[in-house]
Amino acid sequence: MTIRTIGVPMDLGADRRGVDMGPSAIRYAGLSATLDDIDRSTVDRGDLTVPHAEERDPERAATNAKYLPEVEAICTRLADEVDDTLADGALPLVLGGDHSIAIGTLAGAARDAEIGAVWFDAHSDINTPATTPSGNVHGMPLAAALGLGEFADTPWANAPNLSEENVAIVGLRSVDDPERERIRDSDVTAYTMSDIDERGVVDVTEEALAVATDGVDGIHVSLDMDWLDPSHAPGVGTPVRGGVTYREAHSAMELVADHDDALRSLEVVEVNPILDSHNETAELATELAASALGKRVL
Ligand SMILES: NC(=[NH2+])NCCC[C@H](N)C(=O)O
Ligand SMILES: [Mn+2]
Ligand SMILES: [Mn+2]
Repeated sequence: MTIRTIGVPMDLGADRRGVDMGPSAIRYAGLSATLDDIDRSTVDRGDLTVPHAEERDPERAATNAKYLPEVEAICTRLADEVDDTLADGALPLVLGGDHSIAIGTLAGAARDAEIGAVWFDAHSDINTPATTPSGNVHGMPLAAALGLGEFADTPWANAPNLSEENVAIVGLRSVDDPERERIRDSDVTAYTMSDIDERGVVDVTEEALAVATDGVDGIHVSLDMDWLDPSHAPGVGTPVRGGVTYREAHSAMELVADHDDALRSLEVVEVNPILDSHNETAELATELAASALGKRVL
């Protein structure tokens, strides 16, 4: 199946500028050659146009959901792109940009199918404008997609055919208090780093994939590069110590590839080249995308 790359140079959902250069850094790291190597035909659709923060009214950055009108415009376009890509029989590979873009990817992937989602992340990204400590929308995409809290009133942000029962978050180690409560009150399945310590990444990821794929047409896999330990992925805006290792990340992505019949869309987000060292986080993002799409040693 053809892979269609969609770049979203978005940083309005995150506090730190620089994550808008993520798609470019990932391409520079050799994404298309790497995917060609594994016999996946790829088409690059280029980047969506994202306004610069400097062109916007600074007032928009002073709310409890910064630049939400811009996030809405971009995610609405991204949802259309993802939906068109799927309608053409291709697999969307979305390159971020900050994690707010998952609102668009999920909405597009869930437009014509029941979907599940596996969320590889240090954070649970399930805040709402009422609970966010930062106002950054990249901390809210799961709540938005699931229509939780204030997002119940913003249909553009919801993924119509995604239910909590089919959402699994893997690798948590930074959860805000209201997020903890929301996860407890929901049917979302969440695995912390302690679960990975105790059970191993293979067991946990297998279970997460089973949760996500149960009874649905396909799954979305969202890979936030801060899922990895900052020693392997220093180029992210919100690093948290104690993440998965290089090897663990590859094992998990190889398990995703084992479910290629279910994989409907893949997204790699939060690569921030200005915080990176010699593009190593973008290179790792490229490698991990390739593992998720079927690259093997032998
Ligand atoms: N996609 C991310 N990197 N999210 C980080 C979120 C951090 C924090 N929980 C917040 O809401 O601001
Ligand atoms: Mn994160
Ligand atoms: Mn995230």
